[in-house]
Amino acid sequence: MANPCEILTPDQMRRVEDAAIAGDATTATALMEAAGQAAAERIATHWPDAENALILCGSGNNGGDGYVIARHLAARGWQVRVVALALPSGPQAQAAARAWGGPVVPLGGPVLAAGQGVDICIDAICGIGLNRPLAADLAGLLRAIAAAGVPLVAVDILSGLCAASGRALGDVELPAADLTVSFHRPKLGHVLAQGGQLSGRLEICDIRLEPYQPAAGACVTLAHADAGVLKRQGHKYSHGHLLVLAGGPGRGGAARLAARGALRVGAGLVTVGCPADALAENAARLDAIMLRALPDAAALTQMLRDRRLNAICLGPGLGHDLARAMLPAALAAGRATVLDADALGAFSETPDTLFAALHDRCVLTPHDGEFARLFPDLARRMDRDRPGFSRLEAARAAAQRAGAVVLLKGPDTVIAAPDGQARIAAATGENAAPWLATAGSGDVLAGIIAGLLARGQPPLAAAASGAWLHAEAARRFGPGLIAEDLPDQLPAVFRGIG
Ligand SMILES: NC(=O)C1=CN([C@@H]2O[C@H](COP(=O)(O)OP(=O)(O)OC[C@H]3O[C@@H](n4cnc5c(N)ncnc54)[C@H](O)[C@@H]3O)[C@@H](O)[C@H]2O)[C@@H](O)CC1
Ligand SMILES: [K+]
Repeated sequence: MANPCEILTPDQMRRVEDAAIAGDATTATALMEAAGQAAAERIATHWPDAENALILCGSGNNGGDGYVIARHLAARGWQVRVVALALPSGPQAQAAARAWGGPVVPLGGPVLAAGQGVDICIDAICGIGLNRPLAADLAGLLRAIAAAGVPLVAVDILSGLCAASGRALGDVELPAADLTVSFHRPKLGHVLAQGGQLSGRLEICDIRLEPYQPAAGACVTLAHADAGVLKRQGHKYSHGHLLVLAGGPGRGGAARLAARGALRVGAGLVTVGCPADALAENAARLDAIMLRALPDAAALTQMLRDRRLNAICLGPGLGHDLARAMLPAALAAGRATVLDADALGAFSETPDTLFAALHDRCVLTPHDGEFARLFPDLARRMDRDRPGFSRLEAARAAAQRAGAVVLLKGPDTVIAAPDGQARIAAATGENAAPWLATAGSGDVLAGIIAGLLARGQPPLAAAASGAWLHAEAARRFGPGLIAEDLPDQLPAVFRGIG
């Protein structure tokens, strides 16, 4: 999938379509024909030896796409069995059903038996118009077909999966599609929550719609690393100087991991600042990274008089007491700052104190637990209003409240800025890294983002590139990964984005 790539909500997709039709650029019938034809081509390309398809058509335009696919596959010589779950309701779907002209059978007992003789099952039950949970018998049918080893192709999006949130509507268990063929742009439901895994391979077909220009505050794209920006060479001072605050004796591992991540993304200089009694321990384990004793907030304020010190990483291994003591001085200096781990945990009881101190060059990197303690109402809404209030919406609301970029970690890491711009670093497809859930991995991520801030990247870009680089490093390393491996994998990642 091309990067950067806009990811649309179902409403935005409808607006694109409406604008194209209103502007006489196309017609609803032409769009459905283009969608169905493109889907049939993809299916035939992926399964060149298949010749027998079962197509499940719903009552809306997703079902209409199904009839168009039926016609194109039949024209290629395939045996096509179309099952109509309900009569087509709209004019385009009705026209597509008429143009198909072949037999249509209603859903019933024989369908399962019919499913046994088919090479491919095509799910055109419903797409972005899903408005109720998929019925249990239909979900069961899809599961049975997938369990029988018949490849499942979802048209636009797997039926039952909410295109806005990537969660299944209701309490139904959906099987994963092998292939999802969608149109114009990916939708949020393909990458958020379960969407990545349930969509299988995602292919986006061009159906000749005009490029969509979302308002700045509505724009969501996939996180990616801007290779041009990252590769620019220069003197080490022109690449910034990052201060990573570390905790007392025995707690420095997290800060050292962060510092190493920062150095590997090209921060010019990295200094670890720690209490005096932790100096010896850190000195024994650091080479390219400088070390300074920072006994208290006054010493920190003094150190930050050096304007070349342009970014701060605050939290990994710091301890709650030290985080509370150092945070005001760190933030008062107005430097680009990553707040992670203890810098978030220390304010679970008093999030407003934290929010009051933040400024617009801050990036917060909570995992779900830290997020729920800082933004309990948003976490409850995510649970209660599922699937309407997605992780993306929660991160956006949090960023607005905090006045800072919020990166909510998870298999679908979402990153939002206070103005509503957002990025998704989905753990699917080309950049999947399920083994990132290893101790210390978050510390490296905080350091990578802080290093990119030191290099002068704006907060949203630093968080998005950092999340991508981190996941890509893990993907390249593969199973067996521990956090220490992540920074050392970064040079190979940079070579790869040449
Ligand atoms: N937006 C676009 O630009 C295009 C849309 N197309 C297709 O049109 C679809 C959207 O069409 P519609 O707005 O008609 O909506 P859908 O066809 O996605 O879904 C709505 C229909 O499905 C039924 N339905 C809703 N939930 C259901 C459930 N749980 N179980 C069974 N039936 C259910 C509804 O009663 C309604 O008839 C897209 O997903 C895509 O496949 C394409 O034809 C081409 C272009
Ligand atoms: K579908």
